Amino acid sequence: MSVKGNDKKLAAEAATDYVKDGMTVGLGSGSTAEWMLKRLGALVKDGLNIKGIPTSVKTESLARKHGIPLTDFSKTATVDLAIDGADEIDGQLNLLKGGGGSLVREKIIDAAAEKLIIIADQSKMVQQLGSFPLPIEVVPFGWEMTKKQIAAYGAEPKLRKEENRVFVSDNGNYILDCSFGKMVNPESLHDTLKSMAGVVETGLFIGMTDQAMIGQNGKVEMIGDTKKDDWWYWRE
Ligand SMILES: O=C(CO)[C@H](O)[C@H](O)COP(=O)(O)O
Repeated sequence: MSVKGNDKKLAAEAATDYVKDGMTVGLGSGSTAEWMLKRLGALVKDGLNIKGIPTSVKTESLARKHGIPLTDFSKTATVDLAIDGADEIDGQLNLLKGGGGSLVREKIIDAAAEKLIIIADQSKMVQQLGSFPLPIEVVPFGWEMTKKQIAAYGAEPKLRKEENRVFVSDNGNYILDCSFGKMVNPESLHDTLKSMAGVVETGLFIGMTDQAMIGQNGKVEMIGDTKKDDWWYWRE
């Protein structure tokens, strides 16, 4: 496993320390979250009693493979904890997400959670969001017009493709990857984009994260949640 892969694994496993018996847990998407699913599956096998709410169809099938019992919003009103990955994390723990195209379900579940823990390796930490193109989920109808509107706001939107086919999200929508460059005010950018007709959601997750577990060189740094006495520590 690469050093980066190991750091993702360590961060993911550290976050599972916060999963307790009886919890409903939001299950994030992406390669870092996959480590979390694997670990949760092992804990469930050892008797941990939880229910997961998956943030993507892929996560749902991985969770089933690892034997994690699942639920959905028709059966539960609360999410005690969500654990999810990110493409960029700034110093205020604002996030840029959606590299895997699961931003809508991720935002619904992460926003519903009592506590959101983000897991990543150090390469995701940035001074300012925006080096990674911002994923924006748009309705297929009239997407060319939505793209024009976004472009007029200073981005270069590219329709996401996978193996030469248009990428379709779990919700049946398209994704425009938009290079805005470094963002001075991600919150107002998100608000502006959300107000455009045809935009379903953006990958900007502002003020939602409680803690970030960041793997670096074989250790995990925990950032955030200043209310807790353990707000800054290294985990071997
Ligand atoms: O937002 C996401 C998917 O929509 C992922 O959480 C994000 O892309 C991070 O992925 P990885 O852990 O593979 O680096």
